Amino acid sequence: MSDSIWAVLPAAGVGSRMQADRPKQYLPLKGRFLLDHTLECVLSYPSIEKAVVVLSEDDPYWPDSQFASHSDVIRAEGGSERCHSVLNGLCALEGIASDTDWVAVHDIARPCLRHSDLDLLFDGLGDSGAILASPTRDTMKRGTLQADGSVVIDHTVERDQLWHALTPQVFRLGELRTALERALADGFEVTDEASAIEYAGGRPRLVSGRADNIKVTRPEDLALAELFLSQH
Ligand SMILES: Nc1ccn([C@@H]2O[C@H](COP(=O)(O)OP(=O)(O)OP(=O)(O)O)[C@@H](O)[C@H]2O)c(=O)n1
Ligand SMILES: C[C@](O)(CO)[C@H](O)COP(=O)(O)O
Repeated sequence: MSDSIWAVLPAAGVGSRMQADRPKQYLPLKGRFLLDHTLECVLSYPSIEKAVVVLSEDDPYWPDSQFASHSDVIRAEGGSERCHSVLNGLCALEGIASDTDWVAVHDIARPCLRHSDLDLLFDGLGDSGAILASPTRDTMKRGTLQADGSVVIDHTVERDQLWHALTPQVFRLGELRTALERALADGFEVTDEASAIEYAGGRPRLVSGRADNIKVTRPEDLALAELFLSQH
C-alpha cells in the first residue's frame, strides 16, 4: 500500500460488563495488561506508522503500560461513548496524517488480533474501506421483550450474508472523520465506524477474519483470550 496507515485504539471504556475491579483493558492477561497485547500487535505491524491510544482523562493505569513511553504512541482523551473517543482519536491525527491516509480503528479490548488478519484486511480494502468480520455460525433470532421481563422469539433472522462486525475497521481519515461528525450531529447511533460510513452512503467491504479476534467483554471472555493468545 502506498498511502500511510495510522491506528486509532479506543481504550477509554470502563468495562462495566466485565464486572471487574478495574477497566478490562488493564486486567492481567498472560503476565501483562490486556492492552499491552493489543498494542504489541498493532505497533509491530510494519505498515502502521503510529497508534493513537484514546484514554480516559483520569486513567491511573496507563503509566504502567509497557508502551506508555513508546515513540509511536500518541495519546488522546476519551469521550462519553466509543464513537466520541474514536472521533477524538481521529482529530489527534490532524497535522500529522493526511486526510487521504488510511486509519485503522481497533478496539483495545481485542487483544487476539493477528498480523495475518491485518494482511487480509489491508489487501482487501475497497474504495469505501473495509472491516474485519466473521460470518455468523449460529441460527440468529430476533427477540421481543415481554411485560414480565421474559424474551420471546419474534422471528428467525435470515442467516445468509449475516456477519459479526469486528475490528480493525479501515477508512480514509478525512472521510471517516466527516462521516462520524455528521452522524453524531444528526443523532444517529454509531456503534462502529462502518455504520457512520454507511450513513454517509458508503459501502465498506467485509473481509472475513478469524473468529478468535474476540472483544473481551464479559468475565468468561478473559480465559478465552488467554487460550487464543497461547495459540499465537
Ligand atoms: N467511552 C468509551 C467506551 C468504550 N471505549 C472503547 O471501545 C472499545 C469497545 O467498547 P466496549 O467493549 O463496549 O468497552 P466498554 O465500554 O469499556 O465496556 P462496557 O460497555 O461493558 O462498559 C473498548 O476498547 C473500550 O475501551 C472507548 O474508548 N470510549
Ligand atoms: C466496534 C465493535 O467492536 C464492532 O463489533 C462493537 O460495535 C463495539 O461495541 P461496544 O458495545 O462498544 O463494545
